[in-house]
Amino acid sequence: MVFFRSGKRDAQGSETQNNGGDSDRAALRRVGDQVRARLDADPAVYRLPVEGFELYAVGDFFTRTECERLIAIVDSVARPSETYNPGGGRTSYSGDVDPHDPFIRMLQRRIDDLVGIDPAFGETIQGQRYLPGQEFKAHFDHFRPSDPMWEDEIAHGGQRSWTAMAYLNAVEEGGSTDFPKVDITPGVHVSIPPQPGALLIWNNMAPDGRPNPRSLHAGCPVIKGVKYVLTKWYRARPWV
Ligand SMILES: O=C(O)CCC(=O)C(=O)O
Ligand SMILES: [Fe+2]
Repeated sequence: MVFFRSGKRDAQGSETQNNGGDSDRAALRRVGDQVRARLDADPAVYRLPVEGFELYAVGDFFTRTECERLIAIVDSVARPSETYNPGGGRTSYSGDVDPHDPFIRMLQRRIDDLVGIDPAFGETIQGQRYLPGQEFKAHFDHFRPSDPMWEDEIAHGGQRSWTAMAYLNAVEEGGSTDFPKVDITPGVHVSIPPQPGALLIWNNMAPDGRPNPRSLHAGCPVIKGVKYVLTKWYRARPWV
């Protein structure tokens, strides 16, 4: 798993280090319930009709102008992901956007507002750019005890709950986001092609607050064109 942060943390928090993240379960269940209720009640939000996984979409969440501006920002922050996570399955370029930029703050507020999660629980938005041949292999956004950073992450905001991900452009060929363990019709898994300005929102936890194995997903290789996305992850507790 790959993760980046801006420098808003220190080395404390050891009292939560050895609980394996189990103490987050109630909070993860609660945030699951809250966000589900909010999104279900929002007529602009579409829930994909799939079993055992909470996956929502909003078309045109960002305007064309916002997408263009965001693409320029991603170009300015993107660095090879492999530098930070050798062999980790992510060959795109990525980086944190400036959380203090007023334009980013405005967009961040809009995402926080849509999902209804306390902004303090949200990580800094991350931008990614995929060139032909680049991909983000099947992975979980949530942490697992086998991750080298598990103890540290659990001490600094805990487990990841929801993911919000926006496409900033259309890709000529390839680059879909696939959920190989979630069928849209029997035997056919969910595969979402990039659609400029569209936002996807999914819960990495099951309704009981435990990691959902069906949240496995991949950014498929771009074949032709360039793919730009933004990702925002939310934690069980304030991200510090
Ligand atoms: O690029 C995609 O389609 C998926 C990105 C992703 O999974 C992530 O940023 O965690
Ligand atoms: Fe992901």
